[in-house]
Amino acid sequence: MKKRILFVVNPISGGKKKKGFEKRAIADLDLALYDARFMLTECPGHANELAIQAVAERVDVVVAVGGDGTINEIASALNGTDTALGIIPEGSGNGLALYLGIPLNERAAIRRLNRLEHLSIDSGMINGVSFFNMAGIGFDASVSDRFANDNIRGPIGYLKAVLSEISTYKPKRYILDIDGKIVEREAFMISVANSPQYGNNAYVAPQASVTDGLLDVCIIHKFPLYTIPMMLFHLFNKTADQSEYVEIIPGKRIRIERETADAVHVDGEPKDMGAVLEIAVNPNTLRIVC
Ligand SMILES: Nc1ncnc2c1ncn2[C@@H]1O[C@H](COP(=O)(O)OP(=O)(O)OP(=O)(O)O)[C@@H](O)[C@H]1O
Repeated sequence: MKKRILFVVNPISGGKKKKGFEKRAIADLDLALYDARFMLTECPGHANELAIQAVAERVDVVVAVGGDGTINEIASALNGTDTALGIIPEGSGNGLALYLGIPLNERAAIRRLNRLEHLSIDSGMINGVSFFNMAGIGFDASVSDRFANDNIRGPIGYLKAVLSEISTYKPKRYILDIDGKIVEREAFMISVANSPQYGNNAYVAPQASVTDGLLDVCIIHKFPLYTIPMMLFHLFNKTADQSEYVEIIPGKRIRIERETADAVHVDGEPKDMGAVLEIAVNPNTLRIVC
């Protein structure tokens, strides 16, 4: 029996046009294995609706053709079901795909679906919203908020958002309860990592794993601006855990109290959430073809 596969294509992710994607996918997909359908997303939230419908129709694989935001919308619908996620990385950061070793080359990523190999990964939940790569507060949430409201996507747009935010951003106070351990910190940002990387091979939590049943809470302390080159060196050399400004505490249940309600980023997409954040890991919930 052929497997039913649905490609959900985000036409704006990564600033890349996806014109002709269907034709290219058909050329490389093993059509003896798969019965393929293609849908374009029309607005934010649409990928989630299409994936919910695909689960109801017992589709075998739903492929996110986009970045971590598109993956999040689809994976949130597939989480805890038998329908597996596929990924064709066409985003700006592609954090989860890069970590899983899914090729950035479109043809290679499509051909990889033909191997039919599966991995079961953990998911995170923050105030009732699922995440699969990373959630964060503080500086990176402000950056994703700015990035979402900007018209330049891709790595250039992201760099522009970082540079505009970094000169004005002030660290904030947080009270964290990580599996019962209470820590109070002033932090520049806090990332709660399922996978080790944020995207673009920036490793904020080098020891994190999507199959360890844990989330890594990465507290980035206030750092002098002259240390930015060193911080970037650590980030791109998988040594962030060796920086004196980075503290990483793994945990299963995490509560974070902030000074006020503020933005949170969930797999890079900004959401408004209250001052208190309740976070938990759900082990082995999402099947991925990779
Ligand atoms: N047709 C559309 N028009 C406008 N926005 C859309 C459309 N379809 C999906 N979106 C939204 O596009 C946003 C960005 O998608 P995605 O995160 O996949 O790309 P990215 O931000 O460029 O990549 P990454 O998350 O890897 O950095 C998501 O919030 C999604 O809801």
